[in-house]
Amino acid sequence: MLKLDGINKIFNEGTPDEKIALADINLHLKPGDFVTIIGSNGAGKSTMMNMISGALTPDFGTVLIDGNNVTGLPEYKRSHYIGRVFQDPMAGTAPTMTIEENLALAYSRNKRRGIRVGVDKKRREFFKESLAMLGLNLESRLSAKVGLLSGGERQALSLLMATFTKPSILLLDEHTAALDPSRAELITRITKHLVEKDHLTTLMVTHNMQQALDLGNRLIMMDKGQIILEVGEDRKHELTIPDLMAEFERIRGEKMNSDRALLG
Ligand SMILES: Nc1ncnc2c1ncn2[C@@H]1O[C@H](COP(=O)(O)OP(=O)(O)OP(=O)(O)O)[C@@H](O)[C@H]1O
Repeated sequence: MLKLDGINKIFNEGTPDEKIALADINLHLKPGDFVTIIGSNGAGKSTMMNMISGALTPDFGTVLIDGNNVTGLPEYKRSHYIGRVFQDPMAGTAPTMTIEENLALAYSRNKRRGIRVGVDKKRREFFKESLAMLGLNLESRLSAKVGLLSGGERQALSLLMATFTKPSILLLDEHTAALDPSRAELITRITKHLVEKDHLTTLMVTHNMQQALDLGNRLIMMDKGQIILEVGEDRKHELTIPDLMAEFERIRGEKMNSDRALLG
């Protein structure tokens, strides 16, 4: 489903600002895997997500999605494989367009056809049914401008737009981090529901260690551009936050340095 093979990325190579962002990343996801990713600041989590989405190209290594080598494909040419939700609720939707227009745009983009914003009756019913699943009554506000929605509502809409065409890979990049706790919990619940409903293969970056333990069937920990710990289904649900901290200390020989992780 997703295979990262020997991925390396160095920024500003050969300059005083050189930064090894990813150092030989190997990761293989089976269909339906839901992997949570934790790691200290600057560990390479977002860079890895950007390699998968095509926003960045690796210096070495290959990215395979559904068995296709997409390493050299730009972002727009692999967008039909990928659904992505960012931390910023404003990032995934167009504020001056209506809810229906946003959904129509996401629908046609991911269907590999040209962008068509027109909506027939059948499509509208599908949008309404999909929106109703969110439990936010957005299905009765199809013609409302998205800019009028709250951050949580927009993030729920982004999540729906990223998932309703069943992408091969769903990338969630700290998508609950900018929300207040009750909204974050709502978005977490909706995420779980949408991912389970369609068995979506998912990668989720989070600084909230409890969330990383609670969600998904696998967990990886990154540090300094490497995957330093992988936890599978068998162990994941018995682990605690202190266990994860202790694992980091055992592997790295120093305490984990991430205030956000500790607070989370
Ligand atoms: N475009 C870039 N140019 C130069 N350096 C970069 C660039 N993007 C990322 N980096 C550096 O690469 C390293 C990995 O960054 P990345 O954003 O992937 O980390 P992260 O794990 O997502 O961190 P955080 O949790 O703080 O968001 C960092 O040291 C960062 O400063």
